[in-house]
Amino acid sequence: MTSPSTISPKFLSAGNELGVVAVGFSGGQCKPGVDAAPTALIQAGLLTQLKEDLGYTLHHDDKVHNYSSLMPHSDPSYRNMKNPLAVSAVTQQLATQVYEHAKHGRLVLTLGGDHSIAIGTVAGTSRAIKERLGREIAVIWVDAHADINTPETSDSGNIHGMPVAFLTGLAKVEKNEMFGWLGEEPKLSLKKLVYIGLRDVDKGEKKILREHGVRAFSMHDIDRYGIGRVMEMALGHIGTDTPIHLSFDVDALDPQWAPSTGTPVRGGLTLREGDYIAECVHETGSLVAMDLVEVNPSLEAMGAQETIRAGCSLVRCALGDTLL
Ligand SMILES: NC(=[NH2+])NCCC[C@H](N)C(=O)O
Ligand SMILES: [Mn+2]
Ligand SMILES: [Mn+2]
Repeated sequence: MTSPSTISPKFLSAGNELGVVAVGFSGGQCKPGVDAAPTALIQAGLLTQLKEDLGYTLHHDDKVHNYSSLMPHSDPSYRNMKNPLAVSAVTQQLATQVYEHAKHGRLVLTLGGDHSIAIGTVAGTSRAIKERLGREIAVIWVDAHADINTPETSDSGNIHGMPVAFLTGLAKVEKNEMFGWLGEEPKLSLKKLVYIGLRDVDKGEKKILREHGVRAFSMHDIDRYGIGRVMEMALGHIGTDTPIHLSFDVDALDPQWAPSTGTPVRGGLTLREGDYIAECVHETGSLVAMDLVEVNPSLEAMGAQETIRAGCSLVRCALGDTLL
């Protein structure tokens, strides 16, 4: 089908090494089913394609982690957060898993799970890249939502709407088991964060984005400039010398392409626009990690296969699949 990419990665060890972490976790929101996404994506052939078509050497424990041993007996809401102990424990463990791959210079692919897991993946990448290369990472957050609520600004209390606030230090952390493991030092600078695809941003989140001057490309910007120009501007903001973590929420795509997701919002990206974003990030040669989250195969019986196919396509594009 395709041959291995000709782009040589700038911040990874030689040899097309790919670390894969499959995270069957849904505690960052209230709808069951998003935990089944890794199995569905793998059964659809994603990992085989990455190996056989794109030429990656896979490092995968062949497990879908559900972290059941970490689940607390009781996990009452705290500061308005739902399941805080579970999300904190799972993301702490996940941070270590991602770190272990990234410190060996592997590209890390994490299959979620809901978007709260990015607390763990970005923390893991950030630490490994800092230790290995002495660099800060940039994050490209492709999403209908900004996921930058603090526990105090969130209406829902769902932690999948808060990961960016925890990673950037906007949400205050407490004891170890309440995200204190993240430490005082932010894992991500607000200056190195770029959003693409926003169209459902809460009032408190808009205030945060404005006050901190966060670089964000909404669907309005994509309509105005086109996805080509938006990607030039987004990557221009990051610069050519920064490792990139791509966190892709499948709900960035329009429900026409990805209906099986917990918080769909109309007026989103076409599948081609999503793939194009992923292709452009691949072309930078700076990609060090990718998350694919919020695929929920149990919603929309009809649309589940479409959503899974779309998810597989996004990952393949970010990892170097080309049209010709
Ligand atoms: N990762 C997601 N799908 N997040 C949706 C968040 C929705 C809403 N802003 C909230 O905080 O609850
Ligand atoms: Mn979203
Ligand atoms: Mn999200």
